Amino acid sequence: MEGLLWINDPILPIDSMAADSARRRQDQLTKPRGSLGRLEEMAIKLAGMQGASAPSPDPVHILQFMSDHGVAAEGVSLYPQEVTIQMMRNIAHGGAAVSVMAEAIGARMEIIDLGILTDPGPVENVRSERLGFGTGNIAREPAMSEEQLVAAMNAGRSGVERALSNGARLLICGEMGIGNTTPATAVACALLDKPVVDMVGPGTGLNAEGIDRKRQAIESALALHLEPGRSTLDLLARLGGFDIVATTGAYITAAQRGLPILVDGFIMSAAALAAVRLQPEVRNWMIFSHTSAEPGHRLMMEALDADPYLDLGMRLGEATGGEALVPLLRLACVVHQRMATFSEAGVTEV
Ligand SMILES: O=C(O)c1ccc[n+]([C@@H]2O[C@H](COP(=O)([O-])O)[C@@H](O)[C@H]2O)c1
Ligand SMILES: Cc1cc2nc[nH]c2cc1C
Repeated sequence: MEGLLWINDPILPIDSMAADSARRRQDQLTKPRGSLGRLEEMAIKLAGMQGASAPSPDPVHILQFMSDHGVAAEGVSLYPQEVTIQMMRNIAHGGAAVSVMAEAIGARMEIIDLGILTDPGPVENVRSERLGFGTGNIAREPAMSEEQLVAAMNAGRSGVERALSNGARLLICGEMGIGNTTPATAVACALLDKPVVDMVGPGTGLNAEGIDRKRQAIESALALHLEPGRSTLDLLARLGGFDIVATTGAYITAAQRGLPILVDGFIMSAAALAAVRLQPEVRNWMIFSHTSAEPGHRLMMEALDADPYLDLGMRLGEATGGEALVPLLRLACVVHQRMATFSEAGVTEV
């Protein structure tokens, strides 16, 4: 697709020498081998991705994508669509979970309006890259045009480029947009060839009746848009959202530029599936923060061969799962760097 030729540019390899040397160092530190469990793995993974003997998640950069989803008209969310713009202001003013956590962990966050329902005009701390007034209702029409798809992918790409120019060493993409668990579920079902009943869930808190309505909307979307031979990009344009598509572009770009990716919850994992489908080696650049309480997330993780670090019953989105893992990544890296080795400390090694 013209304007997206960069998707096929090579993905950087992981520095396996740096990862091997980090693994050897872990085995020389004053602890029974493997006893720090997956904290060891975190440091080794980051060392391989960063090609560094002193890996670090810092600076952490969050791209927070805001958008609306036409399929909300099918009654697929517990909350009304106006919550998206209200939460955008809340995030920008520092009152949302993502904002409080970003401040607490010292992460830089860029909030990007990709096309919420109403144009809010200039909002302090929000970058406007509006691609429309929400997407089309996927149960009845494609989510977006080819032009919008290209622009959304490129918005993700340029977000990563800005992150890199600010010195980012870890990327977290987040989202907020009422209704977006529906396109995320639709994209996952299409890419994984899973029945909707296995993937659909309550999102913001639907009851059984609401989940059934959501299942029907997704089944209508799949019946309308799923045809043999459709490309991943075509499926994204038909079933996705501006947030999911921008994140797909961001993930591929990060892997091309060597920037480690911390994948957040359900919606961001749908983007991860799409990015890995388009460029399988992007998977090497991904760390998975947590298992979302949205039930279908486990199927997505299985398909990505991912074993997320946290399982806290989180289902907020907004990059908050990624943020929650950052302190542990920091601890893992500090331990890796500062612990004494057996020989340094004069401790008997076996
Ligand atoms: O990322 C997740 O794991 C997650 C799971 C359920 C809901 N959400 C958030 O809730 C909103 C979507 O839920 P819904 O029910 O409106 O589709 C959206 O703003 C997401 O950030 C996020
Ligand atoms: C209040 C609220 C905040 C959110 N943040 C992400 N999704 C959300 C959905 C709602 C309803």
